[in-house]
Amino acid sequence: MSEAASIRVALADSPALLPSLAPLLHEWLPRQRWFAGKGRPVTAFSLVSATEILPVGTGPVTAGTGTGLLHLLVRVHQPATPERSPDDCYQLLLGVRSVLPPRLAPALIGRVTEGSLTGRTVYEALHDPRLAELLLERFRTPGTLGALRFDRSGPAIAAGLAPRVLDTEQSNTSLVYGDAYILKIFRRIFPGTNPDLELPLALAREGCGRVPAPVAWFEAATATEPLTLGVLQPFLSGAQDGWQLALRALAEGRNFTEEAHALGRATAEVHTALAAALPTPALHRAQTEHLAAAMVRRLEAAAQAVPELVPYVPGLRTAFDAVAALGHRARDRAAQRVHGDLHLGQTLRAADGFWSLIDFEGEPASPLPERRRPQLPVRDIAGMLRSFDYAARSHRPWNADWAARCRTAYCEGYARAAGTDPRGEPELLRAHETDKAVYEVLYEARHRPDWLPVPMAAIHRLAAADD
Ligand SMILES: Nc1ncnc2c1ncn2[C@@H]1O[C@H](COP(=O)(O)OP(=O)(O)O)[C@@H](O)[C@H]1O
Ligand SMILES: O=P(O)(O)O[C@H]1O[C@H](CO)[C@@H](O[C@H]2O[C@H](CO)[C@@H](O)[C@H](O)[C@H]2O)[C@H](O)[C@H]1O
Repeated sequence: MSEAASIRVALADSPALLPSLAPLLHEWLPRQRWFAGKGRPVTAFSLVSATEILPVGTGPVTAGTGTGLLHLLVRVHQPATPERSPDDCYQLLLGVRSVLPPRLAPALIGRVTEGSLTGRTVYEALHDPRLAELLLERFRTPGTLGALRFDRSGPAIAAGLAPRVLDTEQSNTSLVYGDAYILKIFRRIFPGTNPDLELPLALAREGCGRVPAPVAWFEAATATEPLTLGVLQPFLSGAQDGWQLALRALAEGRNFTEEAHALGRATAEVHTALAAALPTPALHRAQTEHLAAAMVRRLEAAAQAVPELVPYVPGLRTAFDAVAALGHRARDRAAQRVHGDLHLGQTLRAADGFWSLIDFEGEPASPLPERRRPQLPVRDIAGMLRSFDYAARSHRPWNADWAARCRTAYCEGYARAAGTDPRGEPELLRAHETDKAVYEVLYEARHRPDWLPVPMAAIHRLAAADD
């Protein structure tokens, strides 16, 4: 991240900070769910930016030393691997106190024994309601603070809302304020605008109501492009996510076809709005071949990382070869911005049955420029079809027909709203489903090894489906 060097370091004695914090971060960071570098040693930390949102104070700890809030962007150095960069940048919000009250004990990171913060206790600030409220206050009054820039759009943000940290499995950390707003704090920070801000803003401009519109956000200023750090959106109170609803339907022996149809429609509406709001470059024949070649590369990299994939590589390749062959005889297609990691867990159904899509960040492991590249909409459709399969596979006994019925209903719902049936180009659909299943194998091997059999079952089927 070369441009990171140009971020202003906003804290006067920040060079002294790292020696204080590094020993604590060594212990704490690799244990966080959102830490993407698991399994590789951390060799060093370097500070990208440091901003005191509330002064932390330095020097001897006295009885009156209060609470500080420190915003850090920290680069974590690790040995490179073929598919991973050596150093990722993470966002940390640290509370600093001389004494941690017992109610905040679960948020403890550690007690500082060296450097400028010696004697102070450092903890996860987002779990401290007072500090979380302070963060919301920054959004209410936009402006610049050190390296940080706060912005908002639309009506005034309500004050005095009680914060709580969401305790779901997440790639980031989200806070809910009084059931009115949800603030997503991105953890792994990439150069450039995060699509989870860019796309919902574009959809809001286009009048698409399928995605909660950002009401505020904050970024780190750099000499080139801003780094998106967090987005505040309306909280869809009482909404239930599609994954939980699908699992419940399976457990109760119910079909999910009505929901799948409505989800197909919602996906099509979002695609139509994204195509209207942002560029739709033609995907020429040569680029179709590049698309197939990129899928082959991803397959090969995944097979290197997950040996279970190796026997399936020749079978899976036939799906990508079919797309490359399509390049010679098929028409040009329009690429466009898409969700990029669509699955049932990224959908929310309100009490009145209205479906929304969330989390436009794309696949968390891919570099940002790749995630922001226009793609074929079938990519999202394939993601959702894989998700029906995941739901059916994670239920005993496996109910293949349930997933097949969802698949039909979803494609029909999509076709009804978009005017194009994704099943009309089976080579593209199969290749994108295969590519997604390969991604899932890698994802599960890294994050949830117990789940690996779920995408591997799909790999087995897709490798044999030589159509
Ligand atoms: N606008 C919203 N209203 C209600 N719940 C939401 C909203 N946005 C996200 N959530 C909940 O927060 C969880 C995490 O959000 P998500 O954007 O998927 O985070 P991550 O990218 O960290 O995985 C979701 O599974 C969903 O249940
Ligand atoms: O929601 P995230 O952006 O963090 O997405 C990642 O994690 C997902 C799992 O939480 C993962 O999704 C896979 O598992 C889901 C069931 O838990 C299933 O519905 C999806 O179809 C499957 O891909 C996603 O791939 C990953 O990027």
